[in-house]
Amino acid sequence: MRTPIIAGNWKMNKTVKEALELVKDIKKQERNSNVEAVLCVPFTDLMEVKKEIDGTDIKLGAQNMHWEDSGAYTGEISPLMLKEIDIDYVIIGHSERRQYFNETDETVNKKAKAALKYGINPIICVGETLEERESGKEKEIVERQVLKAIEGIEEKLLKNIVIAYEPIWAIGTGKTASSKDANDIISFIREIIGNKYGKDISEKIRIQYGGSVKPANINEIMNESDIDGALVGGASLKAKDFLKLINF
Ligand SMILES: O=C(CO)COP(=O)(O)O
Repeated sequence: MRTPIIAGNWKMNKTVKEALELVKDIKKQERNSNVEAVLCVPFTDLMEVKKEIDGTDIKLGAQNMHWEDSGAYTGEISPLMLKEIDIDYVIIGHSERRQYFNETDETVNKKAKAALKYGINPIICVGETLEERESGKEKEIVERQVLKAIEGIEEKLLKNIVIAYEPIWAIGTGKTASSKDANDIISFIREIIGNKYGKDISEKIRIQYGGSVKPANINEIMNESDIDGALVGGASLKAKDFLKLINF
């Protein structure tokens, strides 16, 4: 049985003060303890949010990192720095980073390996553009992204990764992939990992759906056979909505 994982990707939102208000609101309410709840917050919020969630079962994540431990990489944050804050997850290869910050399959792979080396679980994002979907290439694209991202990772570590299937055309647009379509791609991802690394591994890896997930569609999404959770943008910025997602 895979534990469902609902992760909020706050993106570039919430000052420290705003972050603490949101986390306090989330903490106040009852949460389904069978669901792993993760907050992926801006770097500047990590330390304070970490203190605020201390003693709860809420997990903490970053939204990006470099793959080197240290060096002349102005403006970057290393896995070593994140490890010291004791975060649990890091989002790698989000489509916004691929689109605006030249993230490639190769850098995604380096970052995923670096995260695992430090015991930080990578949430690896994959997904096709609208154009790719309309030309029927979504499986080809997603297969390439997934296999490249995990290439060369020690097999015993593969179970620690989470994959987020986020069709780009469904992000922040209000358009959701139908839960059947999302499940179809997610089962396909599990199948290609199974073919390459064995069923034992593919059955352990959790695969989320992301793209306009909200309280109104979470149940339908989570009812699908292969979808293990959600990576949520907009709806994770309000305590009330995020709690409804965790308590689906
Ligand atoms: O990009 C996303 C999560 O990483 C999805 O964002 P929205 O939930 O706002 O569509």
